[in-house]
Amino acid sequence: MSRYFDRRWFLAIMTIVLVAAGALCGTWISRLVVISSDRGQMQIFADQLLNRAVEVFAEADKMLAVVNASPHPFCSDKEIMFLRDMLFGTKYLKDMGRVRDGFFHCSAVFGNGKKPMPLIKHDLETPDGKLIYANSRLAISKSTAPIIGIGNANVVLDPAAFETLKNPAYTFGVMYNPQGVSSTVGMFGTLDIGKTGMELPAGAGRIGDTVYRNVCRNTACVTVHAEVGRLESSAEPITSIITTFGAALGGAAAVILILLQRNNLSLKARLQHALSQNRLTVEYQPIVDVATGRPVAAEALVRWRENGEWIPPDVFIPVAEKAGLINRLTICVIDHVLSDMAASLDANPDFHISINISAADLFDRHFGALLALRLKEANVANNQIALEITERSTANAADAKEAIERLRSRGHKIYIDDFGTGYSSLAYLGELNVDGIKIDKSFTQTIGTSSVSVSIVPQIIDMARAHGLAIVVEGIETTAQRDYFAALKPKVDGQGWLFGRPASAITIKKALEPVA
Ligand SMILES: Nc1nc2c(ncn2[C@@H]2O[C@H](COP(=O)(O)O[C@H]3[C@@H](O)[C@H](n4cnc5c(=O)[nH]c(N)nc54)O[C@@H]3COP(=O)(O)O)[C@@H](O)[C@H]2O)c(=O)[nH]1
Repeated sequence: MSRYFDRRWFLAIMTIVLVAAGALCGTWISRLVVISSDRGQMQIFADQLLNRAVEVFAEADKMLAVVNASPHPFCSDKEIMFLRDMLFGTKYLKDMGRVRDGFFHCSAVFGNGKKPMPLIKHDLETPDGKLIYANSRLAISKSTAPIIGIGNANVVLDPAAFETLKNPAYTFGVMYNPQGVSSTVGMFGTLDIGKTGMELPAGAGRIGDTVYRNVCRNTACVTVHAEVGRLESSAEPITSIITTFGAALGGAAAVILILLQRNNLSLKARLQHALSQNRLTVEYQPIVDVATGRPVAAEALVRWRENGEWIPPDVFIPVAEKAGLINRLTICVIDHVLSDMAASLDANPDFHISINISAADLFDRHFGALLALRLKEANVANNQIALEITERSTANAADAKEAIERLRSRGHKIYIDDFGTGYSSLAYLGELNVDGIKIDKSFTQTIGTSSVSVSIVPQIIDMARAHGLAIVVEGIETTAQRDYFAALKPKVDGQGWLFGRPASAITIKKALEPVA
């Protein structure tokens, strides 16, 4: 994908996608935030309604008892006066009346009618004989109101009992819910909940585009609803801010990606430039017979210094591999090695230089011939240049085996570098027919520690020998590590800071000079 990063259309599409994704995430998050923060408000509102409902129904119950216990003759003038007195002291009642044998006879507001009126059908009768009317047309006016009756009394509840609590963000219903009755009677509210039978899933929740909260206490139940769309539009400023923030984050992610990629691209361009100007150099790290300390080889390690800054191979080698520059880089290293070391190699025929090659070199059919040509021109024997490949390069066994064979047939020894950090087994490497392994420094560093993997090192060494593989131990830094490997028979070779850090060709050449 990185090759698309220098195309404008790709950058534009990627930026648009990231900005849109950020905006969508922002909108989604803001909606969740709005709904969950509203839950608290909704709970407060539901509790206010429930407290009021409990008060209203308790007052109705109290006054029904008072009317039924009236000390005056039924519907006498004295009783009407008594009812009016009582009504005046109530908060949520509009009338209190007297009923008998299915007829309404008189009330505080209506007075004493000449002719009793038949009672309409109630919506619910409770086990204790209470008759509940959800919203009855009143005999005394054209308006409607909830009515509760028991014995020879009934009370008309104020339809505006919840008016002062109304909140435009919510719709609600208040229901009468006597004990022992499964059905409720909807008596107040802005919600169309029907007269009876409203089912109340407990607590709070969401059904489709509606969020709700249901609460009950004593004989009262309340349901509060809010439309999600309405909540969202009421929280529009916050939603816009979070959406914009999400889009900005998406945009920032796009910018960061582009900058990172540009940085990589510029590293690629700089490396290309350094290669064309032959500004890469090579250092050599000795590989010694651990038992004697005698140098038997050296590893060539590429170096790149630019504007006073060393850029580590770990950083630019992957860039070179991705950008298709690695073959040029390897040839550049080979040229340095030959110009630095040809004479020393000629003078020390048992000494060799190890060069790191990448998968692209290994599988390049012309690489072996190109290397041979350069070695011939420099008068260096092929067997004095060993090649190090990584386990990763050998993932495709058939191709790797063929490529390794091509190079070995020209006289080069092949080593598996950083052995143990990949997934290949020694049996697999035996099949590949490599000459040796370089045990990764992470294993070496377990020697002399209590780490459990210390036990793996002798196993690796035993198995490598069983497969006829030469062994180089990397990363020997301490005398304890050296002593451990020096004691092994047959001998192993080693490399590490204890024997010498990577240094200029002069240093390694000096080490090869015969001791006077
Ligand atoms: N394809 C190519 N890869 C190359 C080339 N030159 C180097 N490399 C690879 O880059 C990786 C990093 O190399 P470098 O930073 O040079 O590090 C090497 C040594 O400095 C380091 N080392 C050696 N001894 C010790 C030690 O005792 N302790 C310790 N902590 N580090 C030590 O190890 C690196 C050499 O490792 P290896 O190659 O595995 O033997 C590295 O993977 C190089 O392979 C190149 O020209 N081409």
